[in-house]
Amino acid sequence: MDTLISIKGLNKQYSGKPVLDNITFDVQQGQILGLVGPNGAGKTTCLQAILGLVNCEGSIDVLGFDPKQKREKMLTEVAYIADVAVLPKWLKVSQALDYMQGVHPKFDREKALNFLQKTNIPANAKVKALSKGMVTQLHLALILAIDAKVLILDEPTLGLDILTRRQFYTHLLEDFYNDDKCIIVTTHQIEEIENILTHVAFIKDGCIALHDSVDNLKSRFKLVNVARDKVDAAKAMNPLYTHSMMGITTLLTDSEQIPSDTQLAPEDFGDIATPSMADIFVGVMTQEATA
Ligand SMILES: Nc1ncnc2c1ncn2[C@@H]1O[C@H](COP(=O)(O)OP(=O)(O)OP(=O)(O)O)[C@@H](O)[C@H]1O
Repeated sequence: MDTLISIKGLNKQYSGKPVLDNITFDVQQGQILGLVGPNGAGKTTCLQAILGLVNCEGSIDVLGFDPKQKREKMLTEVAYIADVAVLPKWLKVSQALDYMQGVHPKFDREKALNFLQKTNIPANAKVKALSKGMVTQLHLALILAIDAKVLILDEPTLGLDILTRRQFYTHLLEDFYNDDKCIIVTTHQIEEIENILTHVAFIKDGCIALHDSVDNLKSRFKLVNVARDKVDAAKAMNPLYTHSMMGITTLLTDSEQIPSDTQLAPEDFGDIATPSMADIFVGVMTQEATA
């Protein structure tokens, strides 16, 4: 699989405060990477750097282009959905298609129209008359018609109801995604999209705290339900968090953090379950506080 995005040693400061701190990761063909972090962690700044919209130290390569030097060429193959406010309110749907046809060499109007036919968006409607969900669908129609290799999504479903959010990701998988492409998506709602992600990167205070494939994370981390009399012994496994409810204590363990001299393994303590990405996210984000 080819590497489509390569980021090395990315640093960015605002007013002397580090916002991105030595960010390094690659995204390969076929990957859907969830960039997940709390408010202010640096997600949007990282995406803006990939799009060549902010100056940073370090190197970024997107499809062989440096986004700062070759932004125009890069954007023939890279698409971006920020949030629903980006399309001008006065624009008609048909004018949005005209505009894209005029500026984008790869824009396929038929493809956009075919997608719009599946929605209830009228071609003569103005953006201001569309609901948030409809504007997001219009965005998606424009993106699908470009057939970009790299898609960058910054909280694309913010403010949409759950049905519209699910519909958005279904269309994304069915009408856009294939093994040749990659997607980076930031979200606060990882539990909703974790089943479509192939990889996750957790970002905390501008640093990548964890980056791996979903499959690896599922085998590396375990949720262990521990009986009360074994809780103290189980803490020798250095759990990322310990949560007690109704007499049952649940520990999140990371096989890479279990000390090598620990005699007992998670399976010696009780029932084991595979954590969700949201469980692991909470564990990684709160680890220092509970350590
Ligand atoms: N143009 C700017 N000028 C000054 N500070 C900025 C600017 N843009 C972002 N920041 C700061 O950089 C930090 C990271 O912001 P960023 O928007 O990248 O975070 P985020 O993870 O996307 O947050 P959220 O989830 O709330 O959207 C924040 O502390 C923010 O205040």
